[in-house]
Amino acid sequence: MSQKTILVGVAGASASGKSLLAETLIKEFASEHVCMISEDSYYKDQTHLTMDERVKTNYDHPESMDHDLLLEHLKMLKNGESIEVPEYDYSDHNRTKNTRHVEPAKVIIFEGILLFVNPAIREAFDLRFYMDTPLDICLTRRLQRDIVSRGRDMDSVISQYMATVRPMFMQFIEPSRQHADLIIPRGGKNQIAIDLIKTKIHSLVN
Ligand SMILES: Nc1ncnc2c1ncn2[C@@H]1O[C@H](COP(=O)(O)OP(=O)(O)O)[C@@H](O)[C@H]1O
Ligand SMILES: O=c1ccn([C@@H]2O[C@H](COP(=O)(O)O)[C@@H](O)[C@H]2O)c(=O)[nH]1
Repeated sequence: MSQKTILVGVAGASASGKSLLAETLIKEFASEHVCMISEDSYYKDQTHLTMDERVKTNYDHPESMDHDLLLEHLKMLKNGESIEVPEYDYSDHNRTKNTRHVEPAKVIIFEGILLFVNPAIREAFDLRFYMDTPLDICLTRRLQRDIVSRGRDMDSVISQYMATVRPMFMQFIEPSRQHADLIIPRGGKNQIAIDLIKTKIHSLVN
């Protein structure tokens, strides 16, 4: 593909609405080539650990991510090369054996909690957005989502939140907002923000 791929990064707290914003943008660009990749796909392989050990991993610390592979993939997409994105299973706390083939589309939206922490990764994005959603709303949404879709119970979500999710948000994620081009309040249903982002992406693509 000769056309340049526009790489968009959406960061913010867990359950702040990053995926919803990305999915909404994809729908709005219906006829064009836009796709989404989650940073969660780049959690390190944990096959060598037992399930009891995997449960104890700090999934909100940058060390839990294979950011080297993510950076390599960002560079490959920019060079017009396709990538094989690992598939992640939250219930198993591990990568599966499958990958997703992703072609260098016109626009690729990456969403993830730690995307703006590593300087080389954040600089690879043409546009950077940060979801500014209050933490109590994020926790409520995360409780519902993790129990319904990620094989978790209330006690495990709350104890993980207190032990790692909130402290790592304070240490790494919240400070990374300073690197965003645009801070988005009211989550993934903020239609004015969505319209502004669409206009900017259109101007970069054309
Ligand atoms: N503005 C919103 N209003 C209502 N529910 C929302 C809103 N934004 C996100 N959600 C819901 O909250 C949950 C977490 O949102 P999601 O986009 O998956 O967060 P993230 O990708 O940041 O972890 C999902 O179930 C989603 O549908
Ligand atoms: O095995 C895992 C992997 C990740 N998590 C949690 O997921 C969130 C990040 O995903 P979002 O979609 O942005 O919420 C992160 O806060 C991890 O704590 C997990 O619990 N288990």
